[in-house]
Amino acid sequence: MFRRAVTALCYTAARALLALRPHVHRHLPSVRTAPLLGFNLDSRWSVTMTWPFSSFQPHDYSLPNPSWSPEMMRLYDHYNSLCEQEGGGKSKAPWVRMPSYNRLLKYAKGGQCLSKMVQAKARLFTRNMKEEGASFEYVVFLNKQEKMCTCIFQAGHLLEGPPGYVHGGAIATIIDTVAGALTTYLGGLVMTANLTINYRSPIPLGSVVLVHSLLEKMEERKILIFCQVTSSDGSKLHTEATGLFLSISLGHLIGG
Ligand SMILES: CCCCCCCC(=O)SCCNC(=O)CCNC(=O)[C@H](O)C(C)(C)COP(=O)(O)OP(=O)(O)OC[C@H]1O[C@@H](n2cnc3c(N)ncnc32)[C@H](O)[C@@H]1OP(=O)(O)O
Repeated sequence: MFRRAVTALCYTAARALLALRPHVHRHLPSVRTAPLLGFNLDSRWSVTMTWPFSSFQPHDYSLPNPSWSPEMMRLYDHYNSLCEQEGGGKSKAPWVRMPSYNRLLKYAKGGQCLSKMVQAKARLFTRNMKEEGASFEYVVFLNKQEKMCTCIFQAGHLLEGPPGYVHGGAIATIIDTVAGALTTYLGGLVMTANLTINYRSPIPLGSVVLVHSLLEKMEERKILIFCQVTSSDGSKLHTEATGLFLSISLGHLIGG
């Protein structure tokens, strides 16, 4: 009985997690979790990014706030103009803005229980700073055709490493986040197995940079991603990285 209840919860949460992906209308790979937990998800299942849960609409942190600099806003407007517009019918625009919330599970139908099982107080650490602009301000745009993501990232004053510059761990975090968003779109549930980073030039604190993430190779469960962090005009290379992500089962997350 308990097993069946957990299975049902996991099923709902898996659907909810996948539904978090924005404007995805494509044939999804079957979810590895399904056979493990004793049910089947239709591999031809099509997903639409309307908020699938309750009437409560959580705060979307990828939308502009007053801390965003004019350069951040300029780039946001640029990429936004390349996106499918809401209510604009079947646009052929290849870009979509990826919404971003401070928790993945709490607001999902059935996910609330799973969230308690995983960890009731869990929060996405890039999205839980009270002061706007103090740490990670970012928005990720996905190009479905090119299988790439571009993130506009403004690094706040709490991300200092060397005086006046962004901490290497914070740079790794944003790279992992952007590459993770791309691989989640491509492969469902994933985890970073390996991240190799070359820091080429420091990122001034408070500046706006672009984080580009591109699919290199996809082989069964393995997804290889190439990343570059550049200045906002693309003239300066700050960081280069490669990441290996592995598709995992939901069971892997809950200790199965
Ligand atoms: C929206 C927000 C997005 C945020 C994204 C953030 C993403 C993250 O940060 S995830 C957190 C950090 N990552 C982790 O904690 C992962 C910890 N590691 C693990 O859980 C496991 O090692 C995991 C899942 C990566 C792989 O384990 P498992 O599924 O058992 O794979 P395993 O069978 O060992 O290996 C599968 C294949 O991958 C290869 N592989 C596994 N790990 C590595 C590695 N580190 N380097 C190279 N190859 C590897 C294996 O060699 C094997 O290859 P082959 O099939 O050719 O023999």
